[in-house]
Amino acid sequence: MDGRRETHGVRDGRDADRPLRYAYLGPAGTFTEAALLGVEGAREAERRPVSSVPVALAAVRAGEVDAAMVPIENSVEGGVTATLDAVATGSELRIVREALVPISFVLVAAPGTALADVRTVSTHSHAWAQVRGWMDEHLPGADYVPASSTAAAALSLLPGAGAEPGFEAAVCSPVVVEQHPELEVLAEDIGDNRAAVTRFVLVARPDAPLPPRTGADRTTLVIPLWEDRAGALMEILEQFATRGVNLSRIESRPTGNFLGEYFFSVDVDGHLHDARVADALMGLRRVCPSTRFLGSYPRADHKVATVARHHSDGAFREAAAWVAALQGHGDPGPAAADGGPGPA
Ligand SMILES: O=C(O)C(=O)C[C@]1(C(=O)O)C=C[C@@H](O)C=C1
Repeated sequence: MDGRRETHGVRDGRDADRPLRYAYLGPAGTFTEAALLGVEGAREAERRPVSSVPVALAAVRAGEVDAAMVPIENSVEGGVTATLDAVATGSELRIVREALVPISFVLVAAPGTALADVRTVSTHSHAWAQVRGWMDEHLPGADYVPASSTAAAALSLLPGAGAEPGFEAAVCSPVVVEQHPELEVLAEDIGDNRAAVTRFVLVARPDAPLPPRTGADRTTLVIPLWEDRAGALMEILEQFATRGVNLSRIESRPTGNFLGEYFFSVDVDGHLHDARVADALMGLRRVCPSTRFLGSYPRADHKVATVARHHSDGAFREAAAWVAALQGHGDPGPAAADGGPGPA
């Protein structure tokens, strides 16, 4: 495949003659790049490494790229707040697919460096959080310098990289060592949790085609708290519980407007074309009109949701037909008093 004409679900076919363009947290060698390279056609596409998640998403919004690969959740550290915040505000975006990348870390340094020489270590903050146990044991007292990514920290240790980096070692993916064998590997497999996995999402503009339902799908939503009052969160959760929609992630994030104002970032099992999910969304729209739909897309682990018979598409269809038949026997009468969007 030559990267042309195939649009891989990130844009419609209108300008299918040019190659797809993807932004990702760079430089080459990050875990984010590994996630992107797993996308069919990405190796032949134009790949733009950028310095942060907000910069990647801004490039999507500005139409400079077709989609951006960004981390959203790590099995050890939890939600990636830079991503959760950047997709929740600003113009709308759509998640069109997800990718899972197993995470393993190496400690690297400039050629000729020994572990005993290391006083300061640099890496991405999420990576640092995943190697703290190893650091406490093997480099107690080492100072930490935050970097924009794991690979950015490692590459600044290469001979000829430029200014003095200000640290002796970096935590990065083994892929960086494959690309730069001149780096000294001081330790391998230093993650505190050997089974760590990061989930990434491919984010496009809102006119990207909705991925078809597969039966093993996920839907991502942003739900601002409509009112600061007792039971508001319960009312939101009820929309899912009463329709048999399972939540696989829920996080509260401050809106940044003022102290105490929060939104919920939520992943649920199922697709917009599942009747139970669509019905829950209608309920949410009523109790929380500024709910944001971020997309329905296939789960990377292909895990099929367990759905009780009374929450199946057929049960919703049958119930809607029953009510319609009952309504068909009478006059609807004058329009009910309408309080507009939001709770009465
Ligand atoms: O710095 C990188 O290599 C990234 O791709 C970012 C990132 C993250 O944001 O969580 C991705 C996966 C790892 O958990 C550590 C860092």
